[in-house]
Amino acid sequence: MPDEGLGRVRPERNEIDMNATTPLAPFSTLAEFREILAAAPDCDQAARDAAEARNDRLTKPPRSLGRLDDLAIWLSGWQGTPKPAVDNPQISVFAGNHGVTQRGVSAYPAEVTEQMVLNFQAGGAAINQIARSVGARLTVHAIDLDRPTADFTQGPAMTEAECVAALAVGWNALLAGTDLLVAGEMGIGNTTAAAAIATALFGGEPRDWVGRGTGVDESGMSRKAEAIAEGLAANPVASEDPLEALRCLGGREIAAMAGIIARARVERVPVILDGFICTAAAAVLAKAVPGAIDHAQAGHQSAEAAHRNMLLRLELDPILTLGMRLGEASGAGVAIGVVRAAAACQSGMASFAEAGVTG
Ligand SMILES: Cc1cc2ncn([C@H]3O[C@H](COP(=O)(O)O)[C@@H](O)[C@H]3O)c2cc1C
Ligand SMILES: O=C(O)c1cccnc1
Repeated sequence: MPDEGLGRVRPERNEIDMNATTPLAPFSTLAEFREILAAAPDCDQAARDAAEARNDRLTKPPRSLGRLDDLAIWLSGWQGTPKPAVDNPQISVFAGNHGVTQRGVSAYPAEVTEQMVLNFQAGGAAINQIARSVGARLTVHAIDLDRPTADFTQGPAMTEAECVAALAVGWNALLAGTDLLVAGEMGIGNTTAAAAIATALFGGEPRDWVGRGTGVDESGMSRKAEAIAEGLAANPVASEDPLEALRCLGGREIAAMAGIIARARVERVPVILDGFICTAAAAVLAKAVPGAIDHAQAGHQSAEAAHRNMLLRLELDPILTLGMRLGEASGAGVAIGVVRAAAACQSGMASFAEAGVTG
């Protein structure tokens, strides 16, 4: 990874795709995408069983590493080995623009999305520093930033072709050799899109799912809830089909996160989810296909108010709770260090027999 000597690490230039065109993918409709996801193999149960047996023999009271033991066994199942490793973690950040920003739903203007992509490129964002600190390869994918999605209060945010193209950007972004994947996002207005998806998937009132995002005040919260109510009324199909919720209410970066998380499921690559928007992308998959996010752990619980509720609905237990509310894959990026420690203990510790310790 190039280092500018300023303590900054930027992604390789050719990994910043400022104007992605439709890449090839094995699906050309949402129905085909769902079928491929539904056919994904489960984890390697034999490797998981072997990992549990190995874990019980390591020089510690049984399960005394708590969540680390759980993470190690989970990793083992998806990596297909009782000795898992986090040698080659990948962080991919997807960026998209949202038509719903014209409803005054963010504390920042839409042009910040592209400006932040340039900041990622220059190595100046939080995620650049976090990726470096955990030794992760960072890729950034700006998806049609000059073509915001349609304002979902007026009709579907995306056509099926647009949604499929964004899914394909994510699908094709998984790098060979990645042993742990983190997906994240940049898109001004996307806490409103994610809250709209959550309302469609889980029900309840828009108010239950909106939060302050980049820091809107009470009237901003009301504008978010109103936009979501109008979006649900304008897109009735969104409440009936999870992938339609993604298409009608989501955005390109949310679809791309869903695409790479799905690809990881098919390739049996373990995933750490980031905050509110990333979890909404995962929720679409979980609702579309049972078991679709069995390969994923929640990296953290965001300070975005409704994230806790979304994690509860998905039966996900966050690894960290640090009061973060940034996105960009930042919370999940930090959690890579925890997951790596879990893998190191599972794979590197001596057994009672090896160490001559009385068990
Ligand atoms: C400078 C800046 C950097 C960011 N990095 C992530 N986000 C986060 O904030 C946005 C969502 O919040 P909302 O729905 O309120 O617009 C997303 O881009 C998300 O990634 C940022 C936001 C800003 C302003
Ligand atoms: O939870 C997140 O990831 C989040 C929260 C607020 C703004 N952007 C991202």
